[in-house]
Amino acid sequence: MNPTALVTGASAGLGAEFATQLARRGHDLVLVARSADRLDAVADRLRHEHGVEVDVVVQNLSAPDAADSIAARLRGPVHTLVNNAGFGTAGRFEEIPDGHDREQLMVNVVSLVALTRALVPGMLEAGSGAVVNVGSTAGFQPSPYFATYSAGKAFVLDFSLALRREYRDRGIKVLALCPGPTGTSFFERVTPRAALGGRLMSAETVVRAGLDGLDRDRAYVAPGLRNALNAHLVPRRPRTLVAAIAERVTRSVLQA
Ligand SMILES: NC(=O)C1=CN([C@@H]2O[C@H](COP(=O)(O)OP(=O)(O)OC[C@H]3O[C@@H](n4cnc5c(N)ncnc54)[C@H](OP(=O)(O)O)[C@@H]3O)[C@@H](O)[C@H]2O)C=CC1
Ligand SMILES: CC(=O)[C@H](N)C(=O)O
Repeated sequence: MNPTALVTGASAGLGAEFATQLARRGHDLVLVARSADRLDAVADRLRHEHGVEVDVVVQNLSAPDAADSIAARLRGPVHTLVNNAGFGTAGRFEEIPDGHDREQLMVNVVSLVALTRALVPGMLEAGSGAVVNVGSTAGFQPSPYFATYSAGKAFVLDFSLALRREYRDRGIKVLALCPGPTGTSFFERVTPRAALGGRLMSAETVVRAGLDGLDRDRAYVAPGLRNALNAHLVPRRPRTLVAAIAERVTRSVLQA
């Protein structure tokens, strides 16, 4: 029997790429997102190209009971959980509609925790498992004009590092994947619309770096030399200075 991987946000971008690379490694899949048609297209392609079993679970992860609802629809144990679904909210804090920030935090943070809580007991019972949480380089420092998004990603990083220590001797690997700007539909979906300059990495490269990191049992991976350097250096600088520099970098969001 193949191990099963559950990937959230598998209808597009990094999630669809995670599903593809995990199928190539021989995982059966459970694909989660809201867009049934896109999930079905990914599922059909992976069944055809890799001969793996793929279940589709259509679920809005901003719903308070999302994790329980997903767990109730699983047909078997999950070996690898990829908490990838997410989106950004950008702009001056008081101008972002309250509901947008709440929805974002429900998807990026609350559902990630709840789904991990729902699936870890099965991994402990099986004696092995893996959790990949998709954070962001935005989580290494406060990011003005992405205030709740970056704070949520800081949570994802710290949560992952803490769980890694709890489970390292109990058969479960935990990795935080912290990409920099990547070529997906992310920047088209940021609400209100925003854009950051700079080169974009490919989803394929980012996911490969993440799965390599998981193989090596790394605590976190920031793919690309510049992102890795930032991840290493930022915590060594005064936090207020880091916030001031980040404000200059992200100010362009207000003009977007
Ligand atoms: N692209 C980038 O530059 C970076 C992205 N990231 C992170 O990577 C992760 C994936 O984003 P990325 O692939 O780039 O973006 P995309 O916009 O391409 O994909 C986002 C995925 O999340 C799903 N999603 C969004 N909202 C919900 C929701 N309410 N319920 C269920 N699923 C949802 C979408 O599916 P659907 O709409 O069908 O529900 C889609 O599958 C996110 O956590 C993001 O923060 C981190 C750093 C950089
Ligand atoms: C959107 C992201 O999370 C990315 N790391 C960025 O800062 O642009």
